Amino acid sequence: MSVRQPEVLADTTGASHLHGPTGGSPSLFHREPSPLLDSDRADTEASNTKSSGAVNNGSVQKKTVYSLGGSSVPSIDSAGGVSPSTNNSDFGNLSNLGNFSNLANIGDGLKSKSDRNSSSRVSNSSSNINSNSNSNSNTNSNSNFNINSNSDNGINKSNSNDISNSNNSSISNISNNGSNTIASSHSSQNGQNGHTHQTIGFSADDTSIHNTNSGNVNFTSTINNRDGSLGNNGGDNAGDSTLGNSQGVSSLANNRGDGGDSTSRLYNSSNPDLASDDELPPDGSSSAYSSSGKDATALLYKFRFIVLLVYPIIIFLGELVHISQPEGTYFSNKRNIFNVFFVKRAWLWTTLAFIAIVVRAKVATNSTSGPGIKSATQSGSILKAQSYAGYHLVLRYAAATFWWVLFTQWFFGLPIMDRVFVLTGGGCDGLVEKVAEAAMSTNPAPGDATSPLPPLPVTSNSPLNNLVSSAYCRAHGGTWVGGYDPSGHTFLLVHASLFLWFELLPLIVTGRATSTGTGIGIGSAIGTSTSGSSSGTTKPATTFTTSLSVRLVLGLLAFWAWMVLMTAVYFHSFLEKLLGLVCGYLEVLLVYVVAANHPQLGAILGV
Ligand SMILES: CCCCCCCCCCCCCCCC(=O)SCCNC(=O)CCNC(=O)[C@H](O)C(C)(C)COP(=O)(O)O
Ligand SMILES: Nc1ncnc2c1ncn2[C@@H]1O[C@H](COP(=O)(O)O)[C@@H](OP(=O)(O)O)[C@H]1O
Repeated sequence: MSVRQPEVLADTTGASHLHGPTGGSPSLFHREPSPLLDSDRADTEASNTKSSGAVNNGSVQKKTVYSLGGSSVPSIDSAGGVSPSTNNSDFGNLSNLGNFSNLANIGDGLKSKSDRNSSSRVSNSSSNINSNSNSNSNTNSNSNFNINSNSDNGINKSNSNDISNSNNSSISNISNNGSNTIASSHSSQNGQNGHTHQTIGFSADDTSIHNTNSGNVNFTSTINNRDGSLGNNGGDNAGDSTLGNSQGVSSLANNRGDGGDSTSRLYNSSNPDLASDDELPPDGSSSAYSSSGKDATALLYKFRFIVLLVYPIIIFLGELVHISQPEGTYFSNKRNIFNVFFVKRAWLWTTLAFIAIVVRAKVATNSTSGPGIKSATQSGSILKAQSYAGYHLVLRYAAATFWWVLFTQWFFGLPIMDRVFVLTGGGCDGLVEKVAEAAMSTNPAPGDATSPLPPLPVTSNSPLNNLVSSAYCRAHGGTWVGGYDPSGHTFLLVHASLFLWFELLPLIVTGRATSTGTGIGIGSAIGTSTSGSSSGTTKPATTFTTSLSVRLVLGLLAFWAWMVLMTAVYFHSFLEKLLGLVCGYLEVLLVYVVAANHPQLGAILGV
């Protein structure tokens, strides 16, 4: 375990010490201690000297202890620090006003030595550390460990531990493998804002964090472990709480005081239990997420990876056919019904498909997991979830729609795809002549509202030729020629498909794409499904019970993929399709990958 900051261990009386098995511990979570502490120096080699004890009451500035012979070291008091020390037996009480460093205790079941990447090391089987100073970086290996700290800490440790932290200090970057309780209280003083960010990752067993905040404290707490609870009790605070558990019983309680705006998210494999008291004003949000754990996460990432690979493959395969100049088919006709009725209205169909996904998510949520239970994903030991809360969905839809509009419809005038075309020398050919023809045939007065086109100067050199959009040009008989014309079809179909996939996949891997909510659509691929069951039991998924709405969305996705292929086979140059493809990836990657890995953006978008 490594603790950043405190190097000196102090009990509540102010004396620094480590508690050995016989030492009384003021630790909140006392466990049998046998200590080790450190400092940054390694100026002495371990020797075979036996030592039955060492006392340094301050006259000696530094005490070096060697004990390899099996005798115990009952106690050490040092004012100046205890440095490179090896003890084959137990340490008793180590009190130190200076720094400990590289204390390796081979007694009491200790196995760990000191060759780690940390400026400070504590290795033993059971320890208490009381610390009230800064600049500590400790590593602790082995079992029971208590830390009481009044300052910032970075803690890495193994096995069972209790940590309590108080006085405006923060505990951060804690990774741990055992059963743990972390109690942390924060208060702001003199009107100053406190800020705490806690990220705690555990790979095993029960872990709890309880934060008690008063005053203006902004806290962000995250726990990732297997079983555990996170409780934040706020004063006038704002903060986000995220609890991610891959299995077992978990609960998250978030209680806000006045003015807070908190988001609480609980990700859990089973038995999620979320309590949130949002008193004033009700602008925070709380939700619990249930996933089928690592399997679901791995599956989700696998699916995402495959989906991201599919469209470039389609474009490349289509291009192979394209360069062989295939015979025309129904699909090579621009007027084919699929193109005219579906692709040309693709965002409408995509919107409908998205609504179907939303409805599916809501139905699954209400029928399987109770209010607030959504879907979850997991990333390695770090759990993540995609929120299906209303405003998250609206924001993600708005972002996708916005990008579609900018690229194909309007970007402060011509859309991006047309600007690329014009900037690379393209323009609308024949439009002016068409206008002239229209003018000659109907002889409308200039500005006549009945004119099919706005009045245009009848000159083939008109700069207008470069200023109309591709849509306007084609719709009025012109030809979009020259330049580099990014494929709008490729862009739109790929963008829409990725958006739908990234909204749908979390539902699929967590079993919420199924009509009953009790089986996972592709359940056989992962073997089990929790489906948000409140019982927490896992159920084997044996049937493909994907709901009708989800099947319709999958059907639309298959159709979109086919139309991408047709575009690749019959239309555009390779580079034009490539640009459409790349732009089709941008928004989805930004939202579901980049923002998802950014705490604030991720919280806003629910990814
Ligand atoms: C609980 C919260 C739920 C949140 C759900 C949000 C739902 C919001 C509903 C809002 C309803 C708005 C519906 C809007 C639907 C539309 O978009 S209608 C417009 C449809 N138009 C298109 O799809 C046009 C697509 N075509 C093009 O973009 C281009 O033609 C092209 C395909 C790029 C090709 O261009 P060319 O010029 O032909 O090359
Ligand atoms: N899969 C497909 N099926 C039919 N037409 C397609 C198509 N992909 C592209 N097109 C047509 O090719 C032209 C260029 O498309 P885009 O730039 O959007 O990729 C458009 O012509 P029109 O605008 O004359 O309809 C479009 O309809």
